[in-house]
Amino acid sequence: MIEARELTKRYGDKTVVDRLSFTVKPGEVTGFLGPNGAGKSTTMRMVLGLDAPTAGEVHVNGRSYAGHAAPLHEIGALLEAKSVHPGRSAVGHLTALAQTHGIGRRRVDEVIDLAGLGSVAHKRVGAFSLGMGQRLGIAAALLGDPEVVMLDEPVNGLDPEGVLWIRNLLAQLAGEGRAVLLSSHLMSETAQVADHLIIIGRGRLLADTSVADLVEASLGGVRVGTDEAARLGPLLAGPGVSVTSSGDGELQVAGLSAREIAAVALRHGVLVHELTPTGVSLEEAFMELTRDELEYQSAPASGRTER
Ligand SMILES: Nc1ncnc2c1ncn2[C@@H]1O[C@H](COP(=O)(O)OP(=O)(O)OP(=O)(O)O)[C@@H](O)[C@H]1O
Repeated sequence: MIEARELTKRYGDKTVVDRLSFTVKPGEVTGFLGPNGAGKSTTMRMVLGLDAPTAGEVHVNGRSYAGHAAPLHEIGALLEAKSVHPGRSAVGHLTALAQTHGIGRRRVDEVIDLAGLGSVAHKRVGAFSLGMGQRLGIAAALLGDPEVVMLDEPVNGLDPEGVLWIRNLLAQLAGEGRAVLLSSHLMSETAQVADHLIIIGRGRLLADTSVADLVEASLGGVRVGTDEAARLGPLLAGPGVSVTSSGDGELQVAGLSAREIAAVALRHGVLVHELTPTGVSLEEAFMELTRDELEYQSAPASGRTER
């Protein structure tokens, strides 16, 4: 289990992680989502004691990372930056790591098999492809048979077979009762494997929700086609209703049924030529959540009316 309480990191006057509280529970895959620069890697580095929090705290299995005598048995992590000696073989690298914790050679062979690295176990790590490097990183993370597994963007650069392998592995690890935290900036990919989502933007918690709840919340909405979008939009807007102008002569309305929209349009004499119930994709739900929290924002592609 990972428990963050009011976790905060400031660099100079910039707050990169802002009073973040969350729990990563055993038996679940928790997706850690946020746009680039949201503070995911910084948070994960604080979990591992690689960065000190400016305020707040984060515990792994009840105590800080540094408070564990044999941390590899508590949490296995794959962070983006790799620190593997290129001249070493996969076996050599894992054996050296195993020795720091008195882990035997048998476990090294087990994780090599688990990661599908059997055929390249004695090859120089420097000659590994990106996918093989990721597999080696995951083998290293699992070496201590940890209760918590934390992976930063593990599918980055992997081919479809590698992505599927990681998905199955994560589900298996959670099925064994481990707490799994997986960071990504891709909602659709994460939703396929995660049970729970922690979404952050500019270091702040935006959502802490099950995938099922988010799917339910993102259902619904009506696409409205009209030549008088600019007039109809404000007429529809109200408490609990959001109206987005998604293009020329088109509105996306959430919080009103097609029938209610038709009634408003009729009352005000606005001609409507399309009323299509739609569901937003999880990707859209994610973009909606993080829209105001992007560190690098591009110019909006469409206008928006909301009240
Ligand atoms: N050592 C540092 N000194 C100053 N600023 C830093 C430092 N490390 C990270 N930052 C800043 O903190 C912010 C969050 O970075 P972080 O890498 O944690 O985000 P992220 O969510 O992992 O993003 P990405 O998906 O791009 O990896 C960024 O604005 C980054 O520039």
